[in-house]
Amino acid sequence: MSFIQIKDVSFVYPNEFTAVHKISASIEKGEKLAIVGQNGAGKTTTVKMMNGLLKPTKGDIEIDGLNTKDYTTAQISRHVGYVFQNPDDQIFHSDVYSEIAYGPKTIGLSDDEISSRVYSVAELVGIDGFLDENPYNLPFSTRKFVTIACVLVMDVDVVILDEPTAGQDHVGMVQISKLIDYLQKKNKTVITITHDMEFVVNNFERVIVMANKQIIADKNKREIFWDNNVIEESNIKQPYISELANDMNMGNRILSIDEFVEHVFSNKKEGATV
Ligand SMILES: Nc1ncnc2c1ncn2[C@@H]1O[C@H](COP(=O)(O)OP(=O)(O)OP(=O)(O)O)[C@@H](O)[C@H]1O
Repeated sequence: MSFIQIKDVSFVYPNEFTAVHKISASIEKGEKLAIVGQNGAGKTTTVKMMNGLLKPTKGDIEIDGLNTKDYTTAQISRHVGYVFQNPDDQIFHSDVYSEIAYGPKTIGLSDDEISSRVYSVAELVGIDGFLDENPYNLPFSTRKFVTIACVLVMDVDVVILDEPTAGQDHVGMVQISKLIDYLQKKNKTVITITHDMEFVVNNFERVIVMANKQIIADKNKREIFWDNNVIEESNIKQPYISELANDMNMGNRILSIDEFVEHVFSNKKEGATV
């Protein structure tokens, strides 16, 4: 049985709006994947159901055999951590240390254990110099790392990142990529919602595409980004280099600059024009 099982799940908000309709997927321990799709496709609703913030209206989600309907959000979130799209929806303490320490305190860890965990995750995400600061005096991009630290400090099995690259500069992007690699090495499952297709290509193999409340594709990134039907139906963008290769009729399912250059040079050797 897979670590996360999403079984024929639908979700209807209290105002009777259906945000997710009959989706199914299986995700393994230690796997990393990206969820993409246009605004309103149902991505955030789906991941909020994975960490128990929302419970499916129909169908079931099981995390390591636990049906989220049978447990409180607090219980599920000990296994699945969700980093909100907007850090300001998550932060409520007046200093970074207390913000990160809050989760471990609620589960009754000792002060020494809490302190050791807080310093270690703060260093990991590069915010150890800001532990005494008010989070709201820090830039948005740094506040996002504060919220990532709040999830990592709980040592959860599954880390869900909602739009982690939004508002990040190149240094922040590199930091997030390194973090994903680190989590994978620790056999954590990493699920990322993103509109940043270059980030997807550089960090993930498996991609789930959502459109109109449903999962319309769940496969390897190369198959996704070179499937015209999926691109059209979901309104996602191909990575820039793939778009260029497409416009130049290269027909080689290119996803990276390296692949593009290799294709151009190998064709030159053979005497072709591209
Ligand atoms: N609390 C709510 N009550 C009613 N409708 C909601 C609520 N939250 C979200 N929705 C609606 O559900 C649909 C799916 O929203 P969701 O946030 O899951 O989409 P998304 O794919 O994550 O979009 P985005 O990329 O903009 O974050 C949207 O039409 C949204 O307006």
